[in-house]
Amino acid sequence: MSWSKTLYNTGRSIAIHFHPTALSRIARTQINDTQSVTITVRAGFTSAPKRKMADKLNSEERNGLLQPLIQSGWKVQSNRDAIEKEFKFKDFNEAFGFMSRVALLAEKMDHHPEWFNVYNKVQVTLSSHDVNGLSKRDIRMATFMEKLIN
Ligand SMILES: C[C@H](O)[C@H](O)[C@H]1CNC2=NC(N)=NC(=O)C2=N1
Repeated sequence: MSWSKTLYNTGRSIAIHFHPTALSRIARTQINDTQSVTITVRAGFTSAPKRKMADKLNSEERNGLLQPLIQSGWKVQSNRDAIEKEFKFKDFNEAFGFMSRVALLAEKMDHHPEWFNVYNKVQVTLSSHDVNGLSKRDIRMATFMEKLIN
């Protein structure tokens, strides 16, 4: 029986309890006064999902995924596993509009660019600090920036 079936078929109150240690979530469905069902879902709520070293681009991904960005003017830094590009806009308003849109994605991804803005220019460096190098998150963010300006 799926969750939603359980919820809709009973038409009774449903309580979801979070265990204090947040190790498990217990949903208790009161079907009637004499019958109850307890479902335990183990979903590892103890901490935010950990990003692994495996997240770092391997050489295959590096060749494939970086290629289109290099074509668009991104450069791999010589002293660091990071990519950079300078964006130039008509004026500050355009530059800041771009930064605002990127900022919304950055918050959603919990992945933030290093950047520097003067008037109509935005210098961007992308790298994943937790893996000390480039990850797919940087590819996604750079690709999003390209979509915004194109
Ligand atoms: C605590 C928080 O999840 C981390 O500090 C996030 C925030 N933004 C981030 N941004 C980038 N570029 N790399 C990270 O490793 C990173 N980690």
